[in-house]
Amino acid sequence: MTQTAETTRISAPPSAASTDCISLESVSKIYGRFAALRNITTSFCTGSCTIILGENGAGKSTLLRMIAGLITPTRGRVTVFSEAPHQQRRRVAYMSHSPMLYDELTAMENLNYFSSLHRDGGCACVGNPEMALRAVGLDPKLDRPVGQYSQGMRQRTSLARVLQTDPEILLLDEPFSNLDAASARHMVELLADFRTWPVAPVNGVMGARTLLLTTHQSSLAEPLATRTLTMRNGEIVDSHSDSSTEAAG
Ligand SMILES: Nc1ncnc2c1ncn2[C@@H]1O[C@H](COP(=O)(O)OP(=O)(O)OP(=O)(O)O)[C@@H](O)[C@H]1O
Repeated sequence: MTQTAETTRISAPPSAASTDCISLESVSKIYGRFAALRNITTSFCTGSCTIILGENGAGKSTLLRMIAGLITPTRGRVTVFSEAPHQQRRRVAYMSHSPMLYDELTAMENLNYFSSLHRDGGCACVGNPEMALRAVGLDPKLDRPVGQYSQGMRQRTSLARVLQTDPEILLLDEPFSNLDAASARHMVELLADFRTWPVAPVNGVMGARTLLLTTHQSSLAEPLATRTLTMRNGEIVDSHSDSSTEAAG
């Protein structure tokens, strides 16, 4: 696994099936009397990279968490690889905007712990925390606890944590928040690289890595995007696709 030298627009691998891996049909999420998501119908193409934009409270995190199977719709239906999200958790990774790491452990200890919760096989990083840390540019031998890391280092440790599960679908909530310009660019390069990782065929169909990320910094993620989706008040109010890679959603 190497870092890409540049972050020009990256298309889905030609072998990737132009099928949808995520589908939402008339999905709403209601908290009390408040609708965090309102009647959303959309789908996400295998191999695509979608940037989800929107003001605070628009429903972006709720959408990602629902696709990750962490919350369920109040109404409507979400499917991931044609099944309920919780049935496909092994193929999906979600990175929250708050790093879910143990501050008192080193990066290596964190990854070792989380890797023990996941399967073996798949990409070279799986079950290999050292390789995952090197992939994100961190020294696996660093013996300081994560609590002493800079924000950028914590973000990269979080990314290594989810990458080592070899996800086909990667859901990232605000991956650039609190990063300086250089660290954010590095994060974009890492994600561009992730999109090129091969996926083992499933039922004879060649796979591809699918990425969904929320951000308030659209210009940073733009080189990665095959689709840009804007949310407001729990609804999708705009969706632009790169027509060379996928149909408009
Ligand atoms: N568990 C919950 N209980 C009640 N309301 C919730 C819950 N989770 C989210 N909400 C509300 O749903 C709305 C959408 O929240 P969400 O976190 O999805 O927004 P967001 O677009 O990700 O915002 P931000 O950019 O600030 O992260 C917000 O008004 C939020 O307060």
